[in-house]
Amino acid sequence: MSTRKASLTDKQTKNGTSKYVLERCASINEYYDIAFKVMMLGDSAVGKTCLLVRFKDGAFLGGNFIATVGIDFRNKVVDVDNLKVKLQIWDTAGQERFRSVTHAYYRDAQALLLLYDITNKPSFDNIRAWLSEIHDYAQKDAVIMLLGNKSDMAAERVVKMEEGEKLAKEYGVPFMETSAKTGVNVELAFLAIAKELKHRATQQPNEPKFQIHDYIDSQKHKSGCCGHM
Ligand SMILES: Nc1nc2c(ncn2[C@@H]2O[C@H](COP(=O)(O)OP(=O)(O)OP(=O)(O)O)[C@@H](O)[C@H]2O)c(=O)[nH]1
Repeated sequence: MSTRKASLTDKQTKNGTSKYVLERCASINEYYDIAFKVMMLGDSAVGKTCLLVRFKDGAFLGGNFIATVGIDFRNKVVDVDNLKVKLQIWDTAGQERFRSVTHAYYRDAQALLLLYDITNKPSFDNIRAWLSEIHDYAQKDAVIMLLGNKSDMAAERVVKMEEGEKLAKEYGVPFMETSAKTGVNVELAFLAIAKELKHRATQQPNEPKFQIHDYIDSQKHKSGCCGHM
């Protein structure tokens, strides 16, 4: 793990408002202007590790399922409006026995990606319990996104897309269906999170607020893809 601190420093302007100062950081293999922590949550086997590997390496981890033990992380730097945004993404174990370990990390996360598996009803039914854990342990203003993963498995689907949409609407969080196998919406999910976090951190008072729901909608329509929200 890099021991360097994020390159974002918070200074007070003359009129007392908070102003973020960006300093370019460099190391041998990564450049970034600003860094955020993102956490992946959801039941065991919903595809958290696979989604992260798809985003980071563009590959699908098929074959035997190996459950995550405790917590692991990977970094990826993405470009957002000419800034290099580093996402440090924490991949947590979904198994119940690791919960006390992972709870300790919630408060550091600026964003949480909450996954269920569209072919596994209990993983969807548990989303409310996960949201309650997020409420108990995470920062109050953390960005939350709900993802219905394994959208490639149409024949085995047991959770309708409308059910995911309805639940997300109830909690006021963005939603889309993803597939770590085909890559559908994976980049979009992480990029939307990166944009939201970057805008929150650097937003000037006169700038219009970034609307994550609108962004996701516009990108889906651009790609001509089929109702992922
Ligand atoms: N068809 C399909 N299979 C997937 C997808 N994502 C994950 N899988 C499979 O689902 C299984 C579980 O994936 P993981 O990514 O290891 O699940 P996890 O949520 O990280 O599980 P824990 O580490 O126990 O929390 C593996 O066999 C994957 O190959 C997907 O989008 N489509």
